[in-house]
Amino acid sequence: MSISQAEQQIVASVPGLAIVSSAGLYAGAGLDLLTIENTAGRASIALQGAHVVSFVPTGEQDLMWISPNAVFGAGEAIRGGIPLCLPWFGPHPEDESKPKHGFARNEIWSLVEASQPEAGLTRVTLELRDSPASHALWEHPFVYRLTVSVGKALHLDLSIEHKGRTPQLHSVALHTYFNVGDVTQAVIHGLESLTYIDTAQAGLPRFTQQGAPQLTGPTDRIYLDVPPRQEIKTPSRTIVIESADTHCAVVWNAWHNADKIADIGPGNYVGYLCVERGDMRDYSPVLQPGQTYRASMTLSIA
Ligand SMILES: O=P(O)(O)OC[C@H]1O[C@H](O)[C@H](O)[C@@H](O)[C@@H]1O
Repeated sequence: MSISQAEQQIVASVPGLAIVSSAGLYAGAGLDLLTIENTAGRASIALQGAHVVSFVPTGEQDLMWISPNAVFGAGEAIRGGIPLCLPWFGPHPEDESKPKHGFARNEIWSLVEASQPEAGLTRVTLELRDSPASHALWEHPFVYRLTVSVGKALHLDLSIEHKGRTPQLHSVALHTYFNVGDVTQAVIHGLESLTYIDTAQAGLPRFTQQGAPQLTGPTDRIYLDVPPRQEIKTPSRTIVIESADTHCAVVWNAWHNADKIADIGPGNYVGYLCVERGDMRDYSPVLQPGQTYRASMTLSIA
């Protein structure tokens, strides 16, 4: 573990917080996990990537899916939970040799604040600042902050402060893998009649969504002008996704293509459904020097 004294003090100051190693819990060499527990729920966040890997409201099943083949190792993106894709989503717009989905999910974030504003609600803030490692991929200085509130619902508040000297295009996703049991039985409400970009097809054609999407094969779509609320209905529960300040939702499941993705593996696609709120493509924000962009999302069980 490479936890600073300041982080240890923050953890010690709030009941129900701990930092533990993932070694033994998941495959791989192990990462530091911030664990949060109160009367309303519990969550785990890997400091690498400020990556939420688990959220369990009391009495419920985990809302997050983690691949049975996920690897928890230094610099490796974790397959499942909520990877933060920034400062670009998907391939880098000009240089495809750069890592997909930016670098924030691969870097170690710092715990900078924690509080318990009321019983059953715990709030933590993690921060990533530019460094020699980030400068190799992204020349601009920045401060990224993620505040996670854990209670009956999970609330994420991401801020991106662009400290560069020139306006800069960004794209962002809160790339959430939901634990749906059987993806073939999950129906997404709140995307009906919207335009989507089919990113699985060459030329990125656009279509209009007919009815509520229920996946039947490999799917990779960016829905545009998304209303604030979606619901994923499965035979056993309804997961609610709320985000009033983002404009897009990516819907992704690799289906049989996951046979070739080592950290998913044959057959395991069935357990997850990604509905990723964020801003990309038509809605990629251009941040001015000193400007701060925000994206928030709340997840709960109806
Ligand atoms: O394998 P990753 O880099 O984590 O990306 C996983 C997936 O993320 C998003 O959902 C993209 O739309 C997909 O095209 C991509 O395959």
